[in-house]
Amino acid sequence: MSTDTHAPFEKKPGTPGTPRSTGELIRLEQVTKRFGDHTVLDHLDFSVDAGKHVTLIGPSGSGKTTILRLLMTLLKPDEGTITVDGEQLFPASEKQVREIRKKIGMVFQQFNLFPNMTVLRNITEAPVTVLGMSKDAAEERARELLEMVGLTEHLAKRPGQLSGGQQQRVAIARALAMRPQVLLLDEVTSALDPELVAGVLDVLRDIARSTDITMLCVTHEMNFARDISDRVLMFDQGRIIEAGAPEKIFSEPEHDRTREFLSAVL
Ligand SMILES: Nc1ncnc2c1ncn2[C@@H]1O[C@H](COP(=O)(O)OP(=O)(O)OP(=O)(O)O)[C@@H](O)[C@H]1O
Repeated sequence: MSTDTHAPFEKKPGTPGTPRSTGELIRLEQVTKRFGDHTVLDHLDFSVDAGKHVTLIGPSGSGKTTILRLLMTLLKPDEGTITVDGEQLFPASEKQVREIRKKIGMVFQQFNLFPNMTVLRNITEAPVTVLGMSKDAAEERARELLEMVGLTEHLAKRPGQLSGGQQQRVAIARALAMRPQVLLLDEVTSALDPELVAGVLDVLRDIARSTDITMLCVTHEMNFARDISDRVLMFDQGRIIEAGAPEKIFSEPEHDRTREFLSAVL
């Protein structure tokens, strides 16, 4: 075990800390997901390398959130294989799934905080109960994370006493407290009042810039996607129709559907 258990997340490579995986962290091969006779993901292939930030864009209903839900094992694929850090997710024993899930943090559109716990306890709960971290170490890490998301002075409050943007920043800190290798972000600003969106995105930009965490992000915030992404995947009807660096996708899209989508949202 690393001696650096207090670090809230890993800095860019070169900073001492828990060894992180390198190379490919997530791989989907020929993944198909159907709901009834509706094929939502259609023989999908893609991979995400450790430390990279990949953003999924595309029209509503094209299957983006379904991918994140598969990775969280909230859904099972009908066909194909999904591996995280070299471990196959389906089939896997409950114990294997628990171990893989520890590597994955997720932030949802809804914040899903525990309403009766303080902000601090929301962040320390899982590290103590799931990772077996001492309460003191978990609190120290939570305080560092709260500083990072700009909420130090709110640590004793209940979520209901915070704005939606503040609650979402707590949810981000809570996900990072488990020190996941990959952060899944599912339209994390969609439920927020417009004036609260920028604060949350700034926190995520900072995390993307200053840590080595891998990010897989579903967003309708195209400027944010352009800023943080190493690679953008354009989805349509359960398939990736175009993929590339953000400069290419946003400035010189090749596919008509990408052009149509971007002209509607930009
Ligand atoms: N549990 C479910 N049962 C039946 N259909 C579902 C279920 N979950 C998702 N779907 C359908 O699968 C399709 C893809 O949904 P998904 O949420 O992955 O799309 P999305 O690209 O993330 O869309 P959005 O941008 O609107 O969130 C949609 O047509 C949706 O209605």
